[in-house]
Amino acid sequence: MAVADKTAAKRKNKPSASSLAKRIKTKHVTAEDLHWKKTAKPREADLGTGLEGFLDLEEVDDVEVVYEETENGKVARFKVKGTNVETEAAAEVEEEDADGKVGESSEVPLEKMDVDTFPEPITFDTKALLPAWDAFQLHPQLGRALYVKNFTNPTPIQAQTLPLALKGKDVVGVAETGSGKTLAYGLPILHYLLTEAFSRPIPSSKIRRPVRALILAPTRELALQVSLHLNACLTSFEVDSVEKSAPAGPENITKSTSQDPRNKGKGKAKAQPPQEQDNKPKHPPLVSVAAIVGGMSAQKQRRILSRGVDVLVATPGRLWDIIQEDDELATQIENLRFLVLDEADRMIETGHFAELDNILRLTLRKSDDEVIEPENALGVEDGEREDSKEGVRQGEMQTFVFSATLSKDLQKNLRRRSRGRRRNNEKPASTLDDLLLRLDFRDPTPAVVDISPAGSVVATLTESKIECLMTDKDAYLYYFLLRYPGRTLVFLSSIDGIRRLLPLMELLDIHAYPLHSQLEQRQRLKNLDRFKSTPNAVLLATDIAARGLDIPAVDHVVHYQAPRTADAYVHRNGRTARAMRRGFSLLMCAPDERRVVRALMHSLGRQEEEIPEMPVELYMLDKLKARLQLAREIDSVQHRVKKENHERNWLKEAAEAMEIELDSDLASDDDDRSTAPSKQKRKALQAKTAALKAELKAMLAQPLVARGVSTRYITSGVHSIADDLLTGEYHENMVGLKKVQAGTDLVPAKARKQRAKANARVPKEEEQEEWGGIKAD
Ligand SMILES: Nc1ncnc2c1ncn2[C@@H]1O[C@H](COP(=O)(O)OP(=O)(O)OP(=O)(O)O)[C@@H](O)[C@H]1O
Repeated sequence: MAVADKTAAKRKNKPSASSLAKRIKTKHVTAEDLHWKKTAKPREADLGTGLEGFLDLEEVDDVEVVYEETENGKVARFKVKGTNVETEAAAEVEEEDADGKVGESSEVPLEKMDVDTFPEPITFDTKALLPAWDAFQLHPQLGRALYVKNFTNPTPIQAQTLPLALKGKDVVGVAETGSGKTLAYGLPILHYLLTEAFSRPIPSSKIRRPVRALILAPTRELALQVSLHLNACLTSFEVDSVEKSAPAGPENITKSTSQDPRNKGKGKAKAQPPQEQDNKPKHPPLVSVAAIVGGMSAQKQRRILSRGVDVLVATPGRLWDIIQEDDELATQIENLRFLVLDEADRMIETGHFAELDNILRLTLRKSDDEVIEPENALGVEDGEREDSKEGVRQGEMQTFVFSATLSKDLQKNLRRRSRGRRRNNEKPASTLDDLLLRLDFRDPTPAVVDISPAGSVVATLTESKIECLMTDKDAYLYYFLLRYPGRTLVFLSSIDGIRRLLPLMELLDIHAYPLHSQLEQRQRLKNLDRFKSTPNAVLLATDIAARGLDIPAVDHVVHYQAPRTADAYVHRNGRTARAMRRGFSLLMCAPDERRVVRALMHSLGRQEEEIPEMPVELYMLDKLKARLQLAREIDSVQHRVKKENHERNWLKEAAEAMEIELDSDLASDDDDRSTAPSKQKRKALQAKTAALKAELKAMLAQPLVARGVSTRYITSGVHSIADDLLTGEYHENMVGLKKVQAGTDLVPAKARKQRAKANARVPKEEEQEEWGGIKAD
């Protein structure tokens, strides 16, 4: 629960009077000791029920909440039906924080339990069902998860890094966006932890298990996504829900999970949510993954950590805040088994470098005795050393660094450096260089796997551009959104830009949602969810959405403003064309952005001219400009009304606070005589807004018809609509233009130039002929 009042915990089985009578022992436990488990957010959660924007929701079974007045204030007692004895849990209702969450109690924890119970093994026939994964010998649970997800083959980065990581090497992985890097580092970690967990007794929920793997990600959304992604690999495996020791085969796997895409619509038995499958004693998950990010309540964080997290996914800022107050966590970070930097190059840009650096310091080896000097470490040329030969020593920390963009120079430096501690005379070439040199790779020769494509262009991505004036960008964007409907992610370089564009989009009936750092975390997640679930929506985002976000089926990426760096261009584009899907990107380039675009293309080893132009029907564009003009006017009037109201309210509040009387014309809405001028003004503005809105509504209702197209006689005109209707290419938004996917009608830059040249030549020749003709006469 994120965390709605714990006292609102769902109660399923109220203990009966007879069962209470059977109670043989009473234990006092904290709310933290209850077996909270994740539950789906109700559909109505987004409909003003007060649950909007919750990160997640948890419930607890078999608990009755009873309030009692005591001399220390109001106390909630949680009556719990335990596994072997019935217990009564009591937790004081501490002061609720601003979000209505209950604070922590300091009751005595339950004793350990089930120390002698080993988890029953899981089986999966990888050889038969997932032959392409068999060579890696992953834990059967992971085989199940991959099978359920239908990931029949490893992606290239997974195929290349898994053998290295599984044999204990440190890995720096560079591969294109959307190529499955999360599992490339996630699978080796989960494999290790699962293998370990299945070879020891089930741990007690009351022991705080140490964090074994730390994954650092630059943004909250990315951290939450990574945590979800890895958790999905463990979903069907929690001791309660997995069909243990069942013979491997599709039937067994599909029964034990509700997420199998192959299940959909194939019968009730296969779609059981795991938590409803049985009532066996509840154990903590054998391997747990959790995210800790900014915007999350401190109480929730503490609860996550106190339960025991094996894989902690975190943003550096929030993690450092917690570490400073939690010595136990600091010690755990010093003894990690895995450290991952996802999107390392981005982390040093976000202003969290200091926190990141502090965290990394904890992961350094403590004494020089622990450092084994590699033979001939310095001066080794690339390729001379075989990466696969070395690795970390048994139990030592393995480090994985992944990104779609790590410069070749940096990779070279990494290969060449001795490792671990920076040498005195060693000067980092960049901040990222600096960061990587601070990492204490235990492996004397970290493996560098770079399979990023030339120019960093993903094969399934179609790029395009529009050269236009800055002032025309709104119109071109509007044109694009109507011309090529779909899920479009628009990147702007400033929050102000998003704030300006959003009301215009709304007035023009476009479903647009904002995403930027000044929104509350719950609003950010809510907007992301809405964008994900609306097929024809627009997300107006700053570069916080540029890295790592895996939003299914983003059809288009639009660079409303040119990105400032080549990396930003690559990562923004990477939000589409993921996992071998098609994608399209449009770069809007104003004259004063040409220089930046040229430079960023150059640093990608490409020419600006390589990017083809997107064709635009100028006749349509003009019509859209008229709509936009009206929308802007409405927005400006609305803005004036808002501003007036705001100023008025502010004055009133300030006067009240200072206990002074305002001038009579500002004082009251009720006094008709004194407030007449401002009231009249407000009324006039409101009337103007209404009239303009009516005008815009009428305009939007008018179909946009291409030049030379007749809507009255659909078989006539330059372009026959009837043909489009017959071929299925009829465009509902722009009648007379063919309905095609973005990118299928691009004008290659060279062809465009040649055409422009030819066009430029033709009139000249005609003029000459004419001239010559006259001469000849
Ligand atoms: N072996 C696989 N087969 C099919 N799909 C996969 C496989 N591995 C991962 N995927 C899917 O590919 C998508 C992209 O994966 P992921 O987010 O890990 O990419 P990434 O390389 O980290 O991208 P970015 O650089 O943008 O962060 C995800 O939806 C993931 O579920």
